[in-house]
Amino acid sequence: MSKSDNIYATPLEEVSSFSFDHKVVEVFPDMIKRSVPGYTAIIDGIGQIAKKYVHPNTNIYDLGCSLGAATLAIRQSVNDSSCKVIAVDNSSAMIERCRLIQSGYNFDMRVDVIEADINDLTFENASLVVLNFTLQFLPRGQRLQLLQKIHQGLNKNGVLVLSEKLTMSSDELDAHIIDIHHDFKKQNGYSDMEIAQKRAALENVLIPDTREQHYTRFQKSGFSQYDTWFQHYNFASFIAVK
Ligand SMILES: C[S@@+](CC[C@H](N)C(=O)[O-])C[C@H]1O[C@@H](n2cnc3c(N)ncnc32)[C@H](O)[C@@H]1O
Ligand SMILES: O=C(O)C(=O)C[C@]1(C(=O)O)C=C[C@@H](O)C=C1
Repeated sequence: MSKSDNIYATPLEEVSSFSFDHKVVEVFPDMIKRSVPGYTAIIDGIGQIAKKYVHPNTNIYDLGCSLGAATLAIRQSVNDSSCKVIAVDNSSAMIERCRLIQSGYNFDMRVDVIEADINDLTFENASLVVLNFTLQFLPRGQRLQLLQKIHQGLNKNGVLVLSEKLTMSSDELDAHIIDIHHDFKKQNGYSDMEIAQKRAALENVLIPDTREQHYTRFQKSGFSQYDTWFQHYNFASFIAVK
């Protein structure tokens, strides 16, 4: 069981930018479940999507894997020894803990846990690529190129699963949905101060796009079909097929 998240529970003189450091690693499973509506359903859904789209002798990429929750769901649901998951994150603290967690499971499906910037990867023979709440942390200028590289590395009919926090289509709706998301956090035990300090820490770090921006990017990257397979408030997951 992971420790409960109280990182922003005391008033901070200055809120520094959010980073995936040792402190966050310690509380991450608790933090993400209490912060992202539908997180567990999305992880389960990624396992089901993998069952449908992963073919023998192919690679699966989990980009910005954190502790490898999506990787575990895929290993568990597909568990084919001819396939390999490549789980990548650029936080050394996350990667160290992810290796420990993944080595505790004895599945037939192998996993390589790699510390790297996902912009520096080349993708090959991929049946499934997962970006589960990762693209939103990349500068906007890097996003299209990454999706183009992913599209290139996917096999025919291979899929990208992209989960993101969204900006709503109008300012008013966006403000209201953000309030509703903050109520969700309150229901999960976060105080107003914790919510406000986390919001300040994520400013200019987590930069959400609209659904339209994501759809345009899928199209520009060459994906032939794409849609939203999950949404809870302003958190959505898309599926895009090569
Ligand atoms: C919200 S977490 C992802 C959660 C995880 N995918 C899951 O399903 O539990 C975002 C992760 O992306 C990683 N990340 C952000 N930018 C990255 C980059 N350029 N290269 C690799 N990893 C990156 C962070 O270190 C962090 O672990
Ligand atoms: O948007 C927020 O308020 C969040 O806390 C979201 C979010 C995310 O989507 O990745 C941000 C950082 C943490 O990794 C957990 C959740």
